[in-house]
Amino acid sequence: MADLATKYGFDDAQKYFCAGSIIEAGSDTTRNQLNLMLAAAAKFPAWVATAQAQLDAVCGDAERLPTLDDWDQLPYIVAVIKETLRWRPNMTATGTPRALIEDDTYGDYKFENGTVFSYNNFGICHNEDEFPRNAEFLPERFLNDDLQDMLKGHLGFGAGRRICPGWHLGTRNMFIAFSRLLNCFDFKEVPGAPINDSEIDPLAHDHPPFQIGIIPRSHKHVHLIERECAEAGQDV
Ligand code: HEM
Repeated sequence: MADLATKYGFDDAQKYFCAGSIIEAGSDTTRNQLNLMLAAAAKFPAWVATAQAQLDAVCGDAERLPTLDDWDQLPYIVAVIKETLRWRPNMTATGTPRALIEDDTYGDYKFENGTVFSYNNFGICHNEDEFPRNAEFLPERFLNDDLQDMLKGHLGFGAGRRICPGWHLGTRNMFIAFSRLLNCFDFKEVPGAPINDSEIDPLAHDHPPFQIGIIPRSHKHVHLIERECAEAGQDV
């Protein structure tokens, strides 16, 4: 990025803006998508058991954590990523707006330069004809020939020329976080505090967006976590 800044003659403010944009665009989005996956795990535990069966087949009974090298062996986790992006598109329910830079027409309609367009992101991703039982979290719906096309079947990374340029990194970040959490923990709603998955605030920074019970799957998983943390040089 430093090379590009030099090439295009950016001043300091422009450099900071670019660096800040990448940090902001790449961190909060992933954090929020992770929250949504956890909410789905607590509310629809059936799919979690399927994910854990596949994780156990690949990583053994708490023998190791999944890594990026396991991507091809964990298609269900890839489907979970896509279903998370479909079920609750975290950026905007009404898509990312675009403005015309010149007058345009569509059929008999005429639009002036500056007209703003957007799309019904939530409505498209919850179209019952395309996504039966659309309100439910069903990763199975993505276990098809397009599974590895991470941009197909949802609009979680936006659309068109300005689609998220960080989608490749974003999906890999989600793969590591999702697969490791699902490998080690079960998730439950807290009695008396049901998760309202229609109103999970993506901008909640000063308080948890919902309450959730996170329970290690077994003593072996606790030992695995402790071992991994020790290896990473951290205290648990
Ligand atoms: C779960 C992860 C992520 C999600 C859900 C996500 C989602 C989005 C969405 C919906 C947009 C708007 C696209 C549009 O206008 O059509 C966007 C833009 C952007 N994203 Fe991401 N993103 C993620 C991760 C990342 C990462 C890891 C990076 C970089 C390290 C990144 C960098 C950007 C940038 C720079 C833009 C602005 C692009 C532009 O306006 O031309 N994103 N992202």
